[in-house]
Amino acid sequence: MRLVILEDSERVAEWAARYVIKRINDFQPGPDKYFVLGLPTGSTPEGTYKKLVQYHMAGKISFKYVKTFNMDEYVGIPRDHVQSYHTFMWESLFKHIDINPVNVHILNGNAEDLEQECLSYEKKIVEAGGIELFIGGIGPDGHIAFNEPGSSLVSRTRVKTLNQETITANARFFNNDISQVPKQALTVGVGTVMEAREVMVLITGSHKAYALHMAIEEGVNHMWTVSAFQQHKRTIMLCDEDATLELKVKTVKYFRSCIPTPPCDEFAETEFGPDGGVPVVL
Ligand SMILES: N[C@@H]1[C@@H](O)[C@H](O)[C@@H](COP(=O)(O)O)O[C@@H]1O
Repeated sequence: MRLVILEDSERVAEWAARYVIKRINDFQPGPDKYFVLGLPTGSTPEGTYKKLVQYHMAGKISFKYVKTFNMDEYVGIPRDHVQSYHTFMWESLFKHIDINPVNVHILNGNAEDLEQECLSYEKKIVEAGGIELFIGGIGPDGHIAFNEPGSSLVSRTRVKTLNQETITANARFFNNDISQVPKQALTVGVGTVMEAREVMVLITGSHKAYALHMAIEEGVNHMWTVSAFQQHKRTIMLCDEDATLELKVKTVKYFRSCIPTPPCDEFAETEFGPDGGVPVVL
């Protein structure tokens, strides 16, 4: 596992976007070789999506041969609801890039048979050849996707009941009215994400600092489901300084010393070089 610490959320967005672009371009996707990308929702990845759109418009990246699988979706709100994850993904990313809509996969929280929907999602991931890079975000309680505290660390895509902390955290998207927040969601499991060949988790803000501490400084723990990724062969935890507030000084020093992260100011202005402008971290 690597921890990449950048100054602020803007730098995190830039770095994450460049990393995605580099991975896709290095993969050299084509009609017989799609790059399979796992994607999160939430406010954390918004900046990354904005950068991806900008770089797409600047001709740095094409999504023509990319297939995507989203992490999760609420149960029971219309697909075109302003807060559905379908709407979020189309508005933030998909409608601005050259991805073929048939290659976009988002769980259907209105399926007649939700269990069947989850099983078929897992099947589609396998049929696509598995996920090359899964980007994730976490809640302040350390949940990844909607794998709430107490979820099995070998869980697969399934229906989850949201816990009170998540409902409260997400109320800000529903007019701060808890009663409007869906109480259930479909989500990939921790096991589903663990099978991705690489995982990059975005963590920004001091409200995620304790979760980052539990994710990387304590043991693997089903009450902090993101901690499972300590046991993944290729995990990058990408965070800003605010998110490191609960980490030990020695943890921060260690990870800073082993990653050739360029100074942030320079990085913000770095042109795409032969390595995509992204420091090699693994
Ligand atoms: N299901 C989503 C998660 O996938 C997301 O990571 C989390 C954090 O969201 P934010 O980035 O807005 O803090 O929110 C929800 O719970």
